[in-house]
Amino acid sequence: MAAANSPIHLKHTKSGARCTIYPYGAHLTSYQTPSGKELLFLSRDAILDGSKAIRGGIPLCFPQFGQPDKRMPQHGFLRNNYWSVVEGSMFDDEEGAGISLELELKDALNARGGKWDVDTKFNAKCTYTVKIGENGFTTTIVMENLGETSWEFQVLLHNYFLVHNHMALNGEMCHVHGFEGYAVDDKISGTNYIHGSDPVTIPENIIIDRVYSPPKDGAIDLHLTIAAGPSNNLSLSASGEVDGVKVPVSGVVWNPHKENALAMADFGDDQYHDMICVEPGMLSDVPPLDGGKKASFTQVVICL
Ligand SMILES: O=P(O)(O)OC[C@H]1O[C@H](O)[C@H](O)[C@@H](O)[C@@H]1O
Repeated sequence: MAAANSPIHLKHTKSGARCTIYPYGAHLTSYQTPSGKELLFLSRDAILDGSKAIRGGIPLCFPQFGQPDKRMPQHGFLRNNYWSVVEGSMFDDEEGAGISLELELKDALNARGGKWDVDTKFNAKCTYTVKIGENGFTTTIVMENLGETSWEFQVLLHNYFLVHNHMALNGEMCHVHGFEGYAVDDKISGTNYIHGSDPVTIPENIIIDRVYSPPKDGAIDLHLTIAAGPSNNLSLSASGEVDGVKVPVSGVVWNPHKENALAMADFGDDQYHDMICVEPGMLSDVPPLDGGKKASFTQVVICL
């Protein structure tokens, strides 16, 4: 019998692009271009047996990002539960290949807490769709309120991008453009400021852990370009809506640096040189989702 967390491998026949998804967390751990270039970082010490959230790839964060509600685990419960493949959802056509997985709240056995504990009045279903093509991938998460009680939520796609040639701390080779004018909440220094026109780079000596929120009268969707080492340039666009109404998209940039890398058992001690997390999410000014309604959040990652 196949192990419960046997990976699903997809190939887009026409282009040769490939990806790998684990049912535990509906976790995309690899996307490779037709020429074999990997875009996602997966820790060499990642635990893949369904006993812990996978370190790397794209963990899904919902109904909270971080731990604003301390009674609920950090980043919520999606990354700690087994998802089911939606029957008949797998496809492989001219344009791309893909699959959808779903998780209903009643089947989310792990990592619940706070208002979302097992006795909650809330009800929900999440459906996650991954599509791959010649130049990149698209991931979409749809949240559905199956109950009558409205709920508040945050959602975020916690991308770990692979930085080629160990150059994550080299600002010339690894940087993010597109946060000009965004309000920064720097969780490490505890400061708040408006980001200028410089690209975001990982500081040499310290963890970077920052939330970038769009200006109130500015961009709703997020559009970034990411240099992830020599000749590995990506564009990332993300947009979201709640019951048909667009919601502003924030972005988080994180790298654990040496100290935090050493503290994480499932992260290689030196691998902070090999990754940058650039994570789009609906984090603030998200209206509650009413019974019977849907919210959705999509990102498109393209290899430039
Ligand atoms: O260790 P995890 O729970 O997976 O979280 C990893 C990281 O996720 C985000 O990027 C947060 O901003 C960080 O504060 C956190 O350390």
